[in-house]
Amino acid sequence: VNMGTALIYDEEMTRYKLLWVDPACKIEVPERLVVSYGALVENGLADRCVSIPVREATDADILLVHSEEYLEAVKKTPYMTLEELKEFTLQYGDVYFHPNIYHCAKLALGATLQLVDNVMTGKVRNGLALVRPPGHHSMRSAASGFCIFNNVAIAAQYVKQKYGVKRVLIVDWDIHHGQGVQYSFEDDPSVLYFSWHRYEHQKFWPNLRESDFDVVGKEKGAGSTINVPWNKVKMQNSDYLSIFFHVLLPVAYEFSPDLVLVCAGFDSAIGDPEGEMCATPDIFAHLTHLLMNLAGGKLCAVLEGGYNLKSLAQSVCQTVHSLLGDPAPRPANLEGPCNSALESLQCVRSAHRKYWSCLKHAGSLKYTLIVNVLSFSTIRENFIKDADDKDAVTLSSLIALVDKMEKNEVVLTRDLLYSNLFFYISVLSQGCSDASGFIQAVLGLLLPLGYEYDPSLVLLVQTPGSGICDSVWQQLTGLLQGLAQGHILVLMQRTCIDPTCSSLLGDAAPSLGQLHAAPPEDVEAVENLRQRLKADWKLLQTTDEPDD
Ligand SMILES: NCCCNCCCCCC(O)(O)C(F)(F)F
Ligand SMILES: [Zn+2]
Repeated sequence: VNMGTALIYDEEMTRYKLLWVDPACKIEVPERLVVSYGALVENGLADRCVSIPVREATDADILLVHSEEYLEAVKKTPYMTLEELKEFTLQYGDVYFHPNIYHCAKLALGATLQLVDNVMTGKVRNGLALVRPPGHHSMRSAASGFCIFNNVAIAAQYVKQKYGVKRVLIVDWDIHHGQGVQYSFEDDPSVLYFSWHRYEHQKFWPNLRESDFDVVGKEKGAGSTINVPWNKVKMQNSDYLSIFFHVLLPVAYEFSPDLVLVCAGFDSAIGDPEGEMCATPDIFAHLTHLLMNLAGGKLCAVLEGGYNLKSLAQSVCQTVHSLLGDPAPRPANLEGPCNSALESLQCVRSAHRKYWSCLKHAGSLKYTLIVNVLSFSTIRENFIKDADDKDAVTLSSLIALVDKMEKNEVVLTRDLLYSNLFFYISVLSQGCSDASGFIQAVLGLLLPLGYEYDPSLVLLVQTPGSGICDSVWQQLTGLLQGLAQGHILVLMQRTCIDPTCSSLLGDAAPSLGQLHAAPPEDVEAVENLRQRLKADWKLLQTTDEPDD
């Protein structure tokens, strides 16, 4: 059942701004919140959300991450003169203070904690906190990069303490590295921190060596920090999706979090002066959708950066559309990842290979994934019978058709062809013993293919004896709804009605639990398939090597 999407916003957080000249900080303006919230109202999205009031964070909340001396120092800022504020600011980097910023920082943190409380207690399924000041750069005893208190890092500590949450996934899609979050959890295996960020071989702010792909966490936390550096600008949608399919999602499914927190910065969108990337706002609908089947759908997005007011507002709307369960727009004309992205992808996968079994191999296999991509030309050459075939497409004819497809005696009627190009995958399985193999094959092979093929219809057939258990089936049905604007037709030859219907109705699939490694000998089939197909399907690439 879908308990709805929370939206947490208070205009008090617009009431602070830069009071002196500082080129580094002038982009962080109150209008960022005004246009974001305004766009949600204009698009009728705010009304569809559950409005939750903010609260002021308490000292105890703040001290979950920050030191007493830092909190005491910040507490003095409301009473400072302009000169004293300037002086106080000098000790930190790329941040500014204002008489009202401490109040707003408590509201931003309070809004974040209200969101996680409502999600953890089941009042809502997911939600977005529209806040400023942002949080992911602030450290235990220092403000940094427009951030005062680390909203998301505190939220992770807060849910562990208050709800006994075992595993928290933090996805930081802001274009800057949230070093404050990384420092908070580098030795903590219960919090998996994933961040991509503009890096340009350490030439981009915050210019840290520890933002690179080989920094993976310390001691028990080794493997629980994933840094994806972008060493070039102009990254596109396919670069972002490649990282999701071949790094974040496989690891996230293996980690199996109880809660997903998103450092939702939108400076990674096209037009942003900081990011200088080329990914379009609708990509955030897909990024959000792809995370929504984790943790039983418990996802809390918290605004971080985003400085181009137009793409910020559009990206916020795309994110909320997905949180509400609206189908994502079709991922138009995806090409493969660029070489620089492939290099980063390969470096991150090899740096983490020893920590995550899904990266040891493409994902184990109890399932033979036969991918027949029947493009129009192939069908025309091989399968179309005499031209006067005019019968309308009916469900029964579709079922009959699938039967024939199963037996490879494909007969496709002309009008069926004209309505949809077919992307036909038959997933045969030898039992549901390990969901991990299936999910890894779905994430590393099926989804990249599907996104690149960009079908107008997804036909999902459960063949008899497929043995795919309900929760895995629901994950598959949920994930595939990111394609074809959610136009998915499920043909079931086995009673799997309830889980399928709940997934088609937009419910999040139940968590699969932590995925263990599967026997490596099963992996060749997926690898061979990927090798064979990646020449034509660029999103399958994970390295620029001929055989990765
Ligand atoms: N050309 C101006 C240089 C600005 N250098 C500092 C950038 C800070 C980025 C902050 C952020 O976007 O990561 C946050 F999410 F925290 F708001
Ligand atoms: Zn940022």
